[in-house]
Amino acid sequence: MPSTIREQSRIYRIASIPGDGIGVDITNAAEQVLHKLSSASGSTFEFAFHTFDWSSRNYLERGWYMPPDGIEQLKRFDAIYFGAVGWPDPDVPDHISLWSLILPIRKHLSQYVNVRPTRILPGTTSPLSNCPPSSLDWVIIRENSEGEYSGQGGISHEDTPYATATEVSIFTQVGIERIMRFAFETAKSRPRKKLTMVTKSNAQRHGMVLWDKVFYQVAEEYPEIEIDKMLVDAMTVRMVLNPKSLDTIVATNLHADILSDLAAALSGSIGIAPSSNLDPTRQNPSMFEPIHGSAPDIAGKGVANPVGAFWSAAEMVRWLGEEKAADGLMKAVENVTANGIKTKDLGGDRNTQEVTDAVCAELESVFASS
Ligand SMILES: NC(=O)c1ccc[n+]([C@@H]2O[C@H](COP(=O)([O-])OP(=O)(O)OC[C@H]3O[C@@H](n4cnc5c(N)ncnc54)[C@H](O)[C@@H]3O)[C@@H](O)[C@H]2O)c1
Ligand SMILES: O=C(O)[C@H](O)[C@@H](O)C(=O)O
Ligand SMILES: [K+]
Ligand SMILES: [Mn+2]
Repeated sequence: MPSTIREQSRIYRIASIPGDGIGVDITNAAEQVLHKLSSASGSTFEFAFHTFDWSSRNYLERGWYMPPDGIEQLKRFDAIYFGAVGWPDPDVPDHISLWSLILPIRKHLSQYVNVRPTRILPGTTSPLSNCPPSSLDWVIIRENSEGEYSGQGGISHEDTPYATATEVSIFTQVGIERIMRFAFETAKSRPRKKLTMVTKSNAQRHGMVLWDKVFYQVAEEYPEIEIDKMLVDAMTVRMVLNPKSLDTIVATNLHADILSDLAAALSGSIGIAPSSNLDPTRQNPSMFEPIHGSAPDIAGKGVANPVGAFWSAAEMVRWLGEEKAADGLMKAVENVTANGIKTKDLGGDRNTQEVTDAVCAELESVFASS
């Protein structure tokens, strides 16, 4: 092919769902950085964002979050970028917002894995004393489709003194096996080849016992992986007192939700932590979002930390197959934190837009020197 013909740019179609509160600010920041990533890295690929105005504010006005064919619409995209959903009670109860938007997407698009890495970024510190960056480098693999989030149960005698409610957890052989396999593969891809499985099979004697059993079954296929098992209560102690002893962690939907907020705090702030909601079969688009929520206490102030949003964007870029670009984006983010350009939650004094501008400027330098 004559060299004068420019290679056509790959176009990634991204469904963007900013949602509520700081979800809107950080999605906007992530889009700016992704456009910049495309141009700074040589324009071999581009992002075409389509924004869906599915939010609590619109729900209050029109009575719905997603239209009836919302999931079908999302299936047409290469990936989904998500901000946050949830608005302070009593306007919209949290279970309505979660179960009208984020949870149906995770479930109907078969995003049964949620990957939540945690590291201490350059220029930031852990609230733990004696915890250098080398002592905290984890990946939490969260089961993302069943368990405590199965949504089964009900309430009877509602609004009487005899109100009775059930919240049924469901654990299936298929569901456990597939998350365990993903966790072992993740552990295998990391230098330490170490997997810690979290459970509560002392008190919960059916589902959690099956969870343990399947873990040991799958472990037989991975003799090279060093394994251990923790009860979730003791796990919180170990995360705080002996972070270095951990590497890859697998836990149920609820346990990993809680442990990943703790992990984020131990690495400096919930504002830096990313997540990837994956359909590993790639039959459906995967969804990328910071682990934090809509943060009503700081919403509208322009001060939200966008780092978790950028890290999630980098994981999306990696999932789309642009490894080098993903590495470049993380390098730019880490150079910016290393230079002390940080929001208040990380001890800095910059706002969301200032950090975003700094990452965009840093992307130019990272790719100019590569
Ligand atoms: N996946 C999601 O969209 C998701 C995740 C968690 C919570 N939620 C929802 O968000 C709402 C608020 O939940 P919450 O208060 O329990 O959790 P949250 O994560 O929104 O906030 C917890 C605390 O962390 C701070 N924080 C969070 N993100 C930050 C950031 N990027 N920069 C600086 N500080 C940050 C907040 O200011 C707040 O003090 C609720 O409606 C909840 O259901 C949604
Ligand atoms: O899944 C949940 O529990 C919520 O959406 C949120 O807390 C999250 O971690 O994604
Ligand atoms: K989120
Ligand atoms: Mn959470």
